[in-house]
Amino acid sequence: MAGRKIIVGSRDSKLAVAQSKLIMAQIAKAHPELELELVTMKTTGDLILDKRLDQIGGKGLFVKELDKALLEGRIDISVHSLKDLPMETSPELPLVAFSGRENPLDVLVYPEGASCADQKLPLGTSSLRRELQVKEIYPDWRVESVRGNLQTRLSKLDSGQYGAIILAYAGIARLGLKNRISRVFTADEVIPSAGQGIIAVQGRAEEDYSFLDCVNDKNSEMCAKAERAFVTYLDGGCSSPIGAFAEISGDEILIRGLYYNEETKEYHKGRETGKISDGEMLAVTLAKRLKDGK
Ligand SMILES: NCc1[nH]cc(CCC(=O)O)c1CC(=O)O
Repeated sequence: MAGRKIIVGSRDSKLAVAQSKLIMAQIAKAHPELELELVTMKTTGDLILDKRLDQIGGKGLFVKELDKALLEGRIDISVHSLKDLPMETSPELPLVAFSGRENPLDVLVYPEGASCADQKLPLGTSSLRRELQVKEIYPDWRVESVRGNLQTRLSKLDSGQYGAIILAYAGIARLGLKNRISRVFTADEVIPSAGQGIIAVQGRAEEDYSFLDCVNDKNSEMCAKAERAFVTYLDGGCSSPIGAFAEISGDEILIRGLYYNEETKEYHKGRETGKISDGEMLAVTLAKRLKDGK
């Protein structure tokens, strides 16, 4: 297929573009015969910055515009942070590759140059999942929402509005800002969001995406599917606080989950281990158990 051109769609944030370029570089290396072009667009989630994500409501705030472009054939694939993708993707727009996983954990970031956090200033996060879990570590630290893309959040932090903010390790690392990480929470302290650290490629049904074999990471795919099965069982959109994190070691998969009961306002954490091929089933078993309060 000499000379075939692949148009890659991405959000226009720095992180989204960095991630798209990473995927494009992998494709270019394995398929020098393909021509690649990047097209970026703004999404609803990028445009509404004065509300917490669960207050805007709706699912797929960061993907709708790209879905439309994909369906209309204006782009051939779209590249997303897997954790921003809704659980139910339409059969017309399947996930066709999962990247190798960057560090999936959540981290604390202090203002530029600070060697500790001023806990009189608020702790910034817009994620109820992060807020609930971090409250166990810092019970007296007041939490306040911080929205915007990574760049925006870091500049709000550095301008003195927050004592620290919580971010995903993966995003900071992919922007080349690892030196900004002040503390890495363990997976037991803060169970990450399903798909955190994995880049997903979305395509159109019935097209040939064999050129993405060089991108897909089997372990990422297995973990992603288990984590998303956990969230799907609990019917969580991007607005409800749910954590799901799977890890593969040897021939075993370990899945950690966090379930939040909207009525009692309590959360429950647990884990299951078993055969890698049973990942999705183990995730559902864990989800059921946590929901039943066992
Ligand atoms: N919600 C925004 C978002 N989507 C993906 C990442 C980071 C990269 C990743 O988790 O794969 C971030 C930033 C953050 O949560 O700190």
